[in-house]
Amino acid sequence: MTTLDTDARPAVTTSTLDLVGVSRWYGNVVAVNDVTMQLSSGVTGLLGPNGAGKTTLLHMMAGFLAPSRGTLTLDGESTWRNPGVYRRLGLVSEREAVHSFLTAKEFVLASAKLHRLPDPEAAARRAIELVEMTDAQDRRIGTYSKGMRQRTRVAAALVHDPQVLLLDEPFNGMDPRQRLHMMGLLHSLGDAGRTILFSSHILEEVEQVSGTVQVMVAGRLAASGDFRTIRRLMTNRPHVFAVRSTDDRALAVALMADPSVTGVELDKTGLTVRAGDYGAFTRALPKIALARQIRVRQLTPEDESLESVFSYLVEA
Ligand SMILES: Nc1ncnc2c1ncn2[C@@H]1O[C@H](COP(=O)(O)OP(=O)(O)OP(=O)(O)O)[C@@H](O)[C@H]1O
Repeated sequence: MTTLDTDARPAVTTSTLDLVGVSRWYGNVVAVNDVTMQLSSGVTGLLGPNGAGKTTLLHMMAGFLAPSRGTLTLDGESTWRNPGVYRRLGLVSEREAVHSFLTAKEFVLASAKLHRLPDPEAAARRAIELVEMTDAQDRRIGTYSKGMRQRTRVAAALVHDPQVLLLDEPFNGMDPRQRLHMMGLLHSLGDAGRTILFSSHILEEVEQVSGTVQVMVAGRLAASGDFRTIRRLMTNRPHVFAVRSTDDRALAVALMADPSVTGVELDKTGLTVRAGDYGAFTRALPKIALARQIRVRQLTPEDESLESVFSYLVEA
């Protein structure tokens, strides 16, 4: 499939990244464990808590790191140390290289020259336009906001017009306005037919940018596909609440009779309630308490950390 860009730039041919049984270990640490996925045009989010293996996976995709096991190809060619692949792929890494003494134009131009492009000036101009940094391109990077620096790095990664763009935590440290701008940019690149993969450890961030998501937990692919399906999986998981009231024992008996509750434990500090459905339980509790003239003093969801949500997905 071929998609034409709006501003008469060369047509973007869509590319497919294919991972089959990819693993990577560092000594005894298994950073990526038997990951199989396929990515093609559009924006995909790579979601996972810190240390899940996202950076390792992106670096393998970009051909900077060899898989310990498995195959990783871009349109059928292995990415590892393959210059032909580097020409079709761009990576915006997580660590921010400081080039504060350069202007955006100089920085992006240097990237164009590294790629030995036939007309580096024109390529740099196009990439800077694409990230809407033309007005500020002659200022030193040191004077930019975090968002502007990130856009400059995206321009440098896009200067050779790659079909695939990989971004490691591109929204880190951005304010909401900068975030929105970057989201718009990724959308337009995806709509133009490019294959875009960005990593994040923030659920809401991925939800706003991408309908398709790959979830990684402890090196493994825990879930993949449509965001809404995965979101539903996450919210439908069992929830645990700590409840304190004026009569915990009576409340425990009443709660056990409610269909939203799957388990109740009573101890000296109060109740630990397990519920299958978050909404149904939080709606039922006040009614149950009111009917028995029990006052609820505290209702706290427990174990709501992102890590626990992710772990649930792995176990599901
Ligand atoms: N060069 C290395 N040597 C040894 N262990 C490593 C190396 N790089 C990564 N790891 C380990 O591999 C695992 C995955 O790390 P990775 O950086 O890929 O995860 P991540 O999901 O990108 O996390 P973060 O968002 O915190 O960077 C971690 O346990 C990490 O400590």
